[in-house]
Amino acid sequence: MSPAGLSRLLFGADPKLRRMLSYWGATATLYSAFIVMLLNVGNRHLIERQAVLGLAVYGACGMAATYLLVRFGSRLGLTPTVLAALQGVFGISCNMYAYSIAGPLRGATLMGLMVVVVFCTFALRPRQTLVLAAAGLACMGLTMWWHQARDPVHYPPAVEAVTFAIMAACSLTVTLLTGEMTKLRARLKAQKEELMKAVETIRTLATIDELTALANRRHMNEVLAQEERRHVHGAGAPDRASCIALLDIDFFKQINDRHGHAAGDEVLRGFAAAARTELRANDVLARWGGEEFLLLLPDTGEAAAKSVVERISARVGRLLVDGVTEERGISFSAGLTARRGAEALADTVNRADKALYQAKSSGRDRVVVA
Ligand SMILES: Nc1nc2c(ncn2[C@@H]2O[C@H](COP(=O)(O)OP(=O)(O)OP(=O)(O)O)[C@@H](O)[C@H]2O)c(=O)[nH]1
Repeated sequence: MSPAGLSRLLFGADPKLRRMLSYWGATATLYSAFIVMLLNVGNRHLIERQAVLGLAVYGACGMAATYLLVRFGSRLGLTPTVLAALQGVFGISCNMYAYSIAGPLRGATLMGLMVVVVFCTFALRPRQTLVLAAAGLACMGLTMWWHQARDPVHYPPAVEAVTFAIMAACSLTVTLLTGEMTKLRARLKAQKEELMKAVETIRTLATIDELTALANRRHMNEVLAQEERRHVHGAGAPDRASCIALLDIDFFKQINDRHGHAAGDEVLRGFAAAARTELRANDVLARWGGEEFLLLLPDTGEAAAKSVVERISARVGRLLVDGVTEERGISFSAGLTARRGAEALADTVNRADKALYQAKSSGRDRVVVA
């Protein structure tokens, strides 16, 4: 099996699961280091080696069980909160075990409680972390109380009481601070989401013409540049050039003057909607300026392109716009041309512009092919 396959088998493919298992890995490493240190001390007869081995077995079984729970928890319907709580409870029990066998070193084992709390903040809400920390304190308090009642010589009650008070103060402070951190993380996440939405809106506004919802001139220039690159890399159909048409609504000033600017806007919207219905998915129509539109028809021969523009013309001729009663109807003139060889598309656009000028000067409502 490849290393990637093994990693997928052990840690799954879901990034959330992989993150949870990486936290599990960090705690497992910490437990192992801690047990190795205790074994080392055990070798020097400061604490019972047999008891440390018992803790090692308990820790290893618990870590294996928590790994399986996290790895396959979603199939068992266990939420991240339940998994974190289970790991927290296991961590507390390890702490109680370690405190009970660590003899003169037992004070050092109390640090483990803070680590349990800090790890759980990644999955628990501040209040849940507080409950877990309180449960941890209660369990440790009971363990200390039981030892001082059973063996007051080795566990002097005053020492145990002071140790507990210091641990309670530290644990509470850590819990409150991690709670603040959790709130901060939640706020950052919300801000990030808002920012993503704003970026999406800006991206839309930068590419779309607000009035007609067509591509705007800026975006069309990018599309033209892409089209040039596509042909340079040989992705375009070699036997069919792309065509460019410039479409300009006729007597638009008159429509504005007679029926008002709002009605003129309505005509622009109607024109855009009508034209769009006649286009294929990869044709691009953009508002080039005012009442002028640029149409790019990739991999389309001149004859096919002309029939597309004529179909648009027929549809626009049937347009009914509220408040606009033009006897001659709504029409446009168009200049159409095919790209010649590898010429710059700016040159193709210029030729289409000249053809449009001819269409206007020869009576309007027609397509001139250059
Ligand atoms: N309502 C509206 N009018 C606009 C908009 N942009 C440009 N115009 C108007 O469009 C008109 C264009 O007028 P002209 O360039 O003389 O063109 P025309 O009247 O269509 O004449 P021909 O093109 O020669 O047929 C101007 O009056 C502009 O103010 C817009 O977004 N909304």
